[in-house]
Amino acid sequence: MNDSFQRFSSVAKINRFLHITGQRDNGYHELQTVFQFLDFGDTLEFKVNNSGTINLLTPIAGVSNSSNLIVKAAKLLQNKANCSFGVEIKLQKQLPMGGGLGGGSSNAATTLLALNKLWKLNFTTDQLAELGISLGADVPVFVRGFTAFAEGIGEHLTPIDVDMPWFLVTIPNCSISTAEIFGAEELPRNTAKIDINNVDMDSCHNDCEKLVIKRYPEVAKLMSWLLEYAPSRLTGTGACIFSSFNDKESAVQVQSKLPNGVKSFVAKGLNHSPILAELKL
Ligand SMILES: C[C@@](CO)(OP(=O)(O)O)[C@H](O)COP(=O)(O)OP(=O)(O)OC[C@H]1O[C@@H](n2ccc(N)nc2=O)[C@H](O)[C@@H]1O
Ligand SMILES: Nc1ncnc2c1ncn2[C@@H]1O[C@H](COP(=O)(O)OP(=O)(O)O)[C@@H](O)[C@H]1O
Repeated sequence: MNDSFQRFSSVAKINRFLHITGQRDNGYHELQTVFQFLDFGDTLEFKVNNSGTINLLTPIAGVSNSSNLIVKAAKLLQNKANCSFGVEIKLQKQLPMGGGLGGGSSNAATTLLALNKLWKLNFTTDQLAELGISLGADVPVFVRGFTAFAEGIGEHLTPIDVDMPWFLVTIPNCSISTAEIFGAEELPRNTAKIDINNVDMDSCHNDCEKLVIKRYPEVAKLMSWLLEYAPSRLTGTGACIFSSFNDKESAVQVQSKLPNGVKSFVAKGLNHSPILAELKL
């Protein structure tokens, strides 16, 4: 057993667009979206133990360890495999919570993938993705690690290669609940389905954007500022906005002009999550 901590990345995703094409009887929404990874995110470190305890050494303020998706993912895997190993976990959080960057889902997926390797469980990617969906709709895409066109409630994933712009991601000073946005009566729910072979990012949109802009003045203000400089769109159900640039320098330049107090980062869009390579090491 390796008795030092081993480090794995847990990157962000953006939804390059998010179309809501219907709603199921159980209230869940039918979506079409492209998930793209960014080369920016959290880091998780794992040290396996023999005692069977699962211990997150770096709690997140406002999230109890028992409801932290990292701990939930580790326990789920341990139970499923009837595994006697435990683990000490450290998290370095960089991603805002409730920002539409999928930080919680990404942390859960990294935990499943890393512990599958470190506990030598040999679950297949399909099995881990299946386990992951019980933790959150976005966990499977992070488990699979490829940029994907998603349909259904986000679980039918087809790999797709998309352009890899540089993004300025801005973080409005508010957290938006996914359930709140999906629960809103005025949310559009009937965008026509598009064909995966004919995806034009520019003519796509985010169906949550108008509603979020209406309800959250912080997002409205920032969006209109950013649109003066670059094409900009909401990710997921918000609150973060990504603005696209051809090169890093242009993104950094606009970042340097942001109104005082607006948090942000610059990152490149990827077609594969870095964790795929890390798992092979
Ligand atoms: C729509 C996306 C796009 O990435 O939004 P973001 O959360 O990233 O902003 C996600 O798929 C969200 O996934 P996730 O945040 O894991 O959602 P969950 O916890 O599974 O669901 C939160 C709540 O949102 C609603 N929900 C979620 C997904 C979906 N396709 N239809 C829904 O109606 C349900 O009411 C559910 O109780
Ligand atoms: N490890 C975790 N990282 C982030 N959020 C977590 C984690 N565990 C549980 N959560 C909960 O999940 C919620 C959604 O977080 P996150 O996935 O980062 O947002 P989003 O889906 O909007 O990108 C948070 O508000 C938090 O209460």
